[in-house]
Amino acid sequence: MAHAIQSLLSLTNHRSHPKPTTTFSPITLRPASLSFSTRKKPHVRRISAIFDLENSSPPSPLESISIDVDAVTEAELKENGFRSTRRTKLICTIGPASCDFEQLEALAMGGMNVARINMCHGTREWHQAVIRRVRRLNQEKGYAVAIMMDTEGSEIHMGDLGAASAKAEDGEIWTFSVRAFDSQLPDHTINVNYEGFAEDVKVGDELLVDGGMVRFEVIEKIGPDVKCRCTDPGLLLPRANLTFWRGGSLVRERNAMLPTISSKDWLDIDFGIAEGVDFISISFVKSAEVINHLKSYIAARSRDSDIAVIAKIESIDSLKNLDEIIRACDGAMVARGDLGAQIPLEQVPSAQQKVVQLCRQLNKPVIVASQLLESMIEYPTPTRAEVADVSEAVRQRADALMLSGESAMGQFPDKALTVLRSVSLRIERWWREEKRHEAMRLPPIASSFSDRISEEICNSAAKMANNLEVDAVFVFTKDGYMASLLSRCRPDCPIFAFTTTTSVRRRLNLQWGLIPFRLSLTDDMDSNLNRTFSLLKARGMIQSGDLVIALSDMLQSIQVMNVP
Ligand SMILES: Nc1ncnc2c1ncn2[C@@H]1O[C@H](COP(=O)(O)OP(=O)(O)OP(=O)(O)O)[C@@H](O)[C@H]1O
Ligand SMILES: CC(=O)C(=O)O
Ligand SMILES: [K+]
Ligand SMILES: [Mg+2]
Repeated sequence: MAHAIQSLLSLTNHRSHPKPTTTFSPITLRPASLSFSTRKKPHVRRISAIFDLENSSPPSPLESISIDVDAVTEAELKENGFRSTRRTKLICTIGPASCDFEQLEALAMGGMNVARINMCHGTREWHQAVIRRVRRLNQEKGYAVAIMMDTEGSEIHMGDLGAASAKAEDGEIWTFSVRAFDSQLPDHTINVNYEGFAEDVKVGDELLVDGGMVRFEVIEKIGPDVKCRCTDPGLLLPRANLTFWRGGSLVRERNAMLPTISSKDWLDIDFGIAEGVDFISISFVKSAEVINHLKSYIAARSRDSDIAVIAKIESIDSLKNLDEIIRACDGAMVARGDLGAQIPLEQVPSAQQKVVQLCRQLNKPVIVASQLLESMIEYPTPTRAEVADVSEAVRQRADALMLSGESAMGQFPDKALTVLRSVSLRIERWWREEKRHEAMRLPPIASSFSDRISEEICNSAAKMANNLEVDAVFVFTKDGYMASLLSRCRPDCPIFAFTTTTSVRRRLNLQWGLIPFRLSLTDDMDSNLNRTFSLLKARGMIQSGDLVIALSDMLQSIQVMNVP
């Protein structure tokens, strides 16, 4: 132990001399009880030899192409170094304003980590074309944008309007109808997707479009048609969500009877599996059961079953069963749009904080979504309030922020993404400069002894990284688990995650602070490190003297060293 402490001290001293000498001796810590674990027994070797630059050959051309990293990250690292890399991940919903190859490329260049397609809108052919364009972008231009497919879910919503939008004015009478109109919709008429609608609503009910963006009062029922008077004017958008309220509370018996995954959703899910999307997010989740059901369906259908299931928290039921839902899913989304239509608006911020915290504790990535920069659908600059909202989500250390209409159909998709990026960077930096290490207690979560070891290693590594002010943590991870445990600790420095498979690498895109690389790994940690250093150095992404902590989930090892 005394030796270890001494080594640590000599390491910190090294930091003031950027170029370490070859006499530097790294420390390798090994959990004493590892032999009880199911993992392979580690071979602890001295690895100082690999720091001998004279002896290590320069990377061959073959080697230099054998590491995959996102082109944007690579450029950022080269230009600004480790500290400036963005930790908060960014998701853009793709729609008519962002679906061309050039538009997608602009978003990828602007830092989009995940492209979201919403099956509420557009045809499967349209979405397929988008997915393929993103894949081509990744292949041809070196991005690693992951794809998230969002199901429609079976809530009640309006049909298409035959126009991009329509304006409902105060006092106007509109007809909400369950009739199937063959030709054009009559004036001031809205189609409703739920057949029981006309039977379920009552005269006097309040009808909320999009959670209250526009309000109507039900004044008359005529067969399949429901006549309503507009009481709060506003813009009607195609397929906007509808809720109805009676005596001040939401009428939701009907919604509760609708399945979470509709027959159309199952077809969309088959489509998503066939296209190999990275994430499927499930709208209006009510319980853990549906998540488990979908996960076993995916496991049976998809060869490597590597599609992550994201639970959208946007209903009263999902809040009631929050704990079991978060435990069952692979990640969650605070879908504030619909959530704000189901609970009073003033309760949305505390619900957001609760979901973000719980996800962090249970080690599930969490996305904060909807209306982050709503005004940027129309205007090139955000409101101060929107910037404050984005800052709060970053401060809460959510894994990812999501654009909806701003990138799908707004006038300024790139500008909105730039705002998310710059606000994230600024708040993250402020947080580090002020040394605002939050006091969130992370309860133990591992279910096996082996996972317990990984967890302890990651907790310690994150703490060491902050105390020693290391430049980066490197984690060599087969399935991404150890990378996620590190991300959960939200260390000050970025986490370089090296994994063997492209799909794991894309999935890591959603997690806070992770910079995912694909690299073929061997069981020999020394040679992994050796190759990684030379590959990254050859590409100018790290420099001699950088202080790094390296972890491996193959060996369950932890090492502190300067890059040779
Ligand atoms: N593929 C698409 N085709 C056409 N318009 C789209 C598409 N995707 C999104 N949009 C537009 O962008 C808006 C915002 O997108 P968003 O994904 O938030 O949808 P939403 O209807 O609010 O549903 P959800 O609750 O699932 O988010 C939509 O209301 C729609 O007008
Ligand atoms: C994203 C989404 O589904 C919502 O906010 O309702
Ligand atoms: K949806
Ligand atoms: Mg929603």
